[in-house]
Amino acid sequence: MTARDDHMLAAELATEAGKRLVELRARVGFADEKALGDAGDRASHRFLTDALRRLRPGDAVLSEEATREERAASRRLSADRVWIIDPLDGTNEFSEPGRTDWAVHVALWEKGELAAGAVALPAQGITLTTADPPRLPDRPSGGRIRIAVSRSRAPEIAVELANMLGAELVRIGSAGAKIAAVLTGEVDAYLHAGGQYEWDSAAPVAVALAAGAHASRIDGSPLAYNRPDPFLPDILVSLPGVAPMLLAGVRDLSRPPS
Ligand SMILES: Nc1ncnc2c1ncn2[C@@H]1O[C@H](COP(=O)(O)O)[C@@H](OP(=O)(O)O)[C@H]1O
Ligand SMILES: [Mg+2]
Repeated sequence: MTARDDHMLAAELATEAGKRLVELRARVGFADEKALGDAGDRASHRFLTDALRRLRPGDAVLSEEATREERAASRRLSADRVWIIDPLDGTNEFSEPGRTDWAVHVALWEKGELAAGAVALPAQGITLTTADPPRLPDRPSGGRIRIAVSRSRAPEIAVELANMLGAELVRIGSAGAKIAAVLTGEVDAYLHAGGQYEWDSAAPVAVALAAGAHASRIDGSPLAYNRPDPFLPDILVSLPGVAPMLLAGVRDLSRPPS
């Protein structure tokens, strides 16, 4: 098994899971949005975990859709290789007709680092992958900074930062779709705070780092994966040129009033 195989496998699994989700969405329809989202989460989790069990039987898996007991399982905590997957990121957007901001995340964590990853955006027909990291766009200097935030829970710190920097907030669903929007140049940054889990960011962060983008906690410290508690509440991903300004802004806003 070569490293190259892991990059390709992540991309192939994310793309195939995404195709199946597109078919399921067309077949089930939007009459009951909750039922559609649940069916998508379940079917994609089943497909990805079955495939990984077959193709990488020695590796552990951490999935959003696993049970609490499975997620806490000590097997992944003593394993050298753990696949961290979000079978359907942006379940709410998947369940809304016409929306394309939902994703499938497949990442491989190996001995403390993200080693491979892929983010499929099935309704946009693209898969971003560490097998062939995207070329980052050149950011024109001086333009207004665009920061992607959650559609439903834009964090207060992002609103304050945008006010401070005169930046524009762009509401997009799914962490994977927002990080993809950074890598394709639709926005300059993605900022989230207030709650999230490792599976929401592992795969898109693997691709972002491979492409040369900035990815960290919002205090600038590194993002760490496969910890006993997979809660990873805040994140900043950006084009490298704007990261120092955004981190300095967050630092200023987080300082207790003197
Ligand atoms: N405060 C919070 N607590 C837990 N998860 C959160 C969260 N805010 C966002 N997320 C998760 O992050 C992903 C992107 O959210 P958003 O589109 O609002 O930015 C979603 O993943 P899922 O769709 O996989 O559940 C969502 O559940
Ligand atoms: Mg998610």
